[in-house]
Amino acid sequence: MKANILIVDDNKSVLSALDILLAPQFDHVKCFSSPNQIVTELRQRDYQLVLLDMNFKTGANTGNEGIFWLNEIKERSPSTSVVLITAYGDVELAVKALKLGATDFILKPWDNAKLLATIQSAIQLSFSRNEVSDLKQKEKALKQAFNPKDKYMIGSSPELMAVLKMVQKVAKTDTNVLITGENGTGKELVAREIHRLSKRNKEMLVSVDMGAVTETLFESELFGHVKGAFTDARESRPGKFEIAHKGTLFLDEIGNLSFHLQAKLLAALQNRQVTRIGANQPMPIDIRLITATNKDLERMVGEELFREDLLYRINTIHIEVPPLRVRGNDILVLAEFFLKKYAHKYDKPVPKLNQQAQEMLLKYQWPGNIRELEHAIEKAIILSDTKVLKPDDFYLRPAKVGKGGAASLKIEDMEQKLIGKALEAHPGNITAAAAELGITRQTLYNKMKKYEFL
Ligand SMILES: Nc1ncnc2c1ncn2[C@@H]1O[C@H](COP(=O)(O)OP(=O)(O)OP(=O)(O)O)[C@@H](O)[C@H]1O
Repeated sequence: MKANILIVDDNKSVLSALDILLAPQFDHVKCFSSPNQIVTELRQRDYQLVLLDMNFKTGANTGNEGIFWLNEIKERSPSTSVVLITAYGDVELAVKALKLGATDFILKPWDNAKLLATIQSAIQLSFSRNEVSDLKQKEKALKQAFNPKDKYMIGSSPELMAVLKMVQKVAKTDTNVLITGENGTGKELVAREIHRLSKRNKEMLVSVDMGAVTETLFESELFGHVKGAFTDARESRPGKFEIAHKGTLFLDEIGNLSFHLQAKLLAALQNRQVTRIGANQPMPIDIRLITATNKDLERMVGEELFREDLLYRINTIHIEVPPLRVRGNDILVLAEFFLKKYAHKYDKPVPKLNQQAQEMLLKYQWPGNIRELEHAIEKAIILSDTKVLKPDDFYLRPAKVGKGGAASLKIEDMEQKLIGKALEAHPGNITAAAAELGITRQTLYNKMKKYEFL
């Protein structure tokens, strides 16, 4: 049977009798005559069962030491079953131990067939506990996946319709999809829509923000770990790949992944299997991969910042989500939607937009796209108490209103846009923004005055 058993008893003849009986039948049987080694051993391996003596000191029969070690085991490894060995058959002690989490009790001298049956069911119980713990992890991820962000895409512009048509086509297939577009354009929503319309929709879409995964946590987060693989790994945990098995894995901000980690990701995608840290068995993984980025990955490949082989693996289908400023009337449709949403949230009547406010929203460049529009509307609802919203009720940076209307290509407009982006990327840090733009602080100040950022 595939199981790891730890036997702890200070009576050497008991140890060797149990070893002779169990070693041929189970994967790994380890014997210790002192309980002091239990903690170290539990850190190193996943044990399904500990057979534990109740009385370690000669002559002691209170069972207190056994109870102490039972607690230690349960605290460190909740899924491990503990079966206690005692020569005294003390019922009260047995009840106490069972209440504290022992799975069963055996009396010395034992009957081999009965002992084996007890051991097998204790091991089964441990496996089920582990399954439950894995399911709980899945459930947690599921709850996160079904957050309020899970809603349909609003808008009717030809630009958005083209995206949705593409979404419908690729959703039926299992191909990898790369979604690009500026921040806040709805890339994650597109990913969710593909999953929702796919045959994998009974399973989960598991989303990972690659920009937020640290170098050290990358492997554990994506591939999982077994107990004891590193300090703090008190329980075995599945990685996002495993949780997404049979469903969709959405890797957001893929362009932020370091070159070194890109190789690890590529290996998992190529082999279609992952190995939890500390485990020796790889697990086959069946996922549809969707990635997203606001970066130009082709350019990054040219600059040797992104692996070409990884790009070819992830971009079988490429969907570009257009910025809000080119989606025309969608701006007003979305504005209406957010007006209703936030009026409801803040318990206010739904206001209307007057003509000038509508024109202003249509002309604005929306560098933060739909996310920025949503925040602008929420702020207007919170701060105003009128039934009709005017331009003054919105707190948009005037410098960002495109003089030439949407998608202007005038050099001045582009410069103004770049400055806006740099300031947004480095809030409150003019030096960093100037460095990113490749100009001096003073030049940046002058330009900020010119474009009314100050
Ligand atoms: N068409 C749409 N209809 C309704 N809400 C939308 C639409 N597109 C985007 N949103 C909303 O705008 C916000 C930003 O969308 P999302 O997170 O999908 O953008 P993103 O492109 O993935 O952003 P980032 O690049 O910053 O991760 C979300 O709150 C989302 O629900």
